[in-house]
Amino acid sequence: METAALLKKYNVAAPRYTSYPTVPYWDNENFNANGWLGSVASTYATCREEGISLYIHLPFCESLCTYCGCNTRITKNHSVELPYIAAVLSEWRMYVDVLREKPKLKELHLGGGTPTFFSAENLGLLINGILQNSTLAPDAEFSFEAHPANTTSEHLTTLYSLGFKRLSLGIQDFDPKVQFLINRFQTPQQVAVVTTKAREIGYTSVNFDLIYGLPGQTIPGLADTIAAVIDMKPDRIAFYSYAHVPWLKPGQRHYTEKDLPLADEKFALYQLGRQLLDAAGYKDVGMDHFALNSDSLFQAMTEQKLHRNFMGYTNKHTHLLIGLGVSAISDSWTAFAQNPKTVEDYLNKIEQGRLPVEKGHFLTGEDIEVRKHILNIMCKENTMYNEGIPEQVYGRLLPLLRDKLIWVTEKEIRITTKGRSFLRNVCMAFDEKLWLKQPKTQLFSSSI
Ligand SMILES: C=Cc1c2[nH]c(c1C)Cc1[nH]c(c(CCC(=O)O)c1C)Cc1[nH]c(c(C)c1CCC(=O)O)Cc1[nH]c(c(C)c1C=C)C2
Ligand SMILES: C[C@H]1O[C@@H](n2cnc3c(N)ncnc32)[C@H](O)[C@@H]1O
Ligand code: MET
Ligand code: SF4
Repeated sequence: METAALLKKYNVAAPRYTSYPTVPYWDNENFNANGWLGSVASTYATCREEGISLYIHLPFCESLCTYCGCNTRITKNHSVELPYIAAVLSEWRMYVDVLREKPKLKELHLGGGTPTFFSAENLGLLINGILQNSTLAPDAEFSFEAHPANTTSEHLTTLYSLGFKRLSLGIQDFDPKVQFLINRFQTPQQVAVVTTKAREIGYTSVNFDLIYGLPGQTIPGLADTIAAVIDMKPDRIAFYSYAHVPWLKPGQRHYTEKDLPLADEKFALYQLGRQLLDAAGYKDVGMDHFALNSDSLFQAMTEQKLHRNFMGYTNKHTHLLIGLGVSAISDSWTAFAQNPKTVEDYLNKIEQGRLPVEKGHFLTGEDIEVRKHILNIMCKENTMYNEGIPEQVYGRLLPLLRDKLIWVTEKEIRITTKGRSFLRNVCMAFDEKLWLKQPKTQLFSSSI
């Protein structure tokens, strides 16, 4: 089948599979905080030597980028910083109490929102507060997300001195017409200054985030953006498909659907991006992510050691991820939990001395099996059923097989080169919950 026809056929609403079950399918009714803490304690017992992952969500931004799909709070009032930090540190102490010792950190990521909204000094208070109640794995990896327009030398030096070696800069697109439509501004010069400074200080990995499918985006405009990006030689590049979900993110109504590229135009943008990145030495490592072959993520992929969690792809796989802060999701491998989505609800829970988990899911044996297959497809591009591929799954895979997006043997499913652009569609074949109950309204963004 022609690419254009494949696109039409497979461009359906599809989850991004940062978790299985996906958030809309969690069984929140049967979830409770005590059971959650029980699962944290028992998983911790299996990984305390190796270490755990910590994610801290810092939701504040000074202005709203209208395309944004993240959980944010827009404010120019910086007095929000200290109370928020105090709450996050209280939440961390609640977990440390449950673990009954200072846990070993293998991975720490600051996401947002905009971590660099906070002053360098306040970020120092936050990280020192966390470190007082933890120990460090020898290979610990600390990373943060940074906005090029407000990241200062002070941010970079302070965080480096606390152990951060990786940062990720939001770029999205350099085209002024696109930037105007998405209300987000930064020049290549600003990005170059932050990148050069970070490398001088000693940061070993710089990631840039780009998006295709944004309003007003054109082939020549994206080619210019990617040329400017390649010039700065980031170690990693995330090249995301724009997720248009205006029913969840009303900011996306600031432009109209007429401003958005059509499905085949969006795929042309994606193909252009892939080609230019490939020609510049960036190899794809799982869905949306590219890395130079000198980067540890690329090496993890070739060694089949890649893992995917709510923070994206990682080579530091742990079975326990604790998420602190507003809307943060935690993962004990046998359960998920999510914090309240508004700053007020989060701070209130903490003030009452309660663990602020609001929603969650305890995984059944079947959930864990499905989860493993989806992770295998996302991270290794193949998966195995020792007992043979179940008939139902096979049936759902047939159209993908006929279109040569996968090949299968009796026990194994493998993604073809052509299939790499359709990973979300392949994962849907394993998603028992989705087939059991098809959504009545659109929950997910389109897969391409
Ligand atoms: C830094 C910001 C984050 C981005 N994604 C996440 C964070 C913290 C994590 C995340 N993304 C989604 C979920 C829900 C869980 C799931 O469905 O598996 C979580 C915890 C899914 C999601 N991401 C975006 C949307 C619109 C959705 C929901 C619907 C869907 O699955 O399509 C948009 C989006 N946010 C981020 C990215 C990179 C992205 C799209 C490429 C950042
Ligand atoms: C953390 C990263 O998430 C990406 N991001 C944020 N919102 C969206 C969206 N609606 N669609 C695709 N990617 C998005 C940006 O690239 C940001 O830098
Ligand atoms: N807020 C930062 C930016 O937009 C980091 C990525 S988006 C969560 O640049
Ligand atoms: S893209 Fe980054 S800076 Fe823009 S609103 Fe979203 S989190 Fe904030």
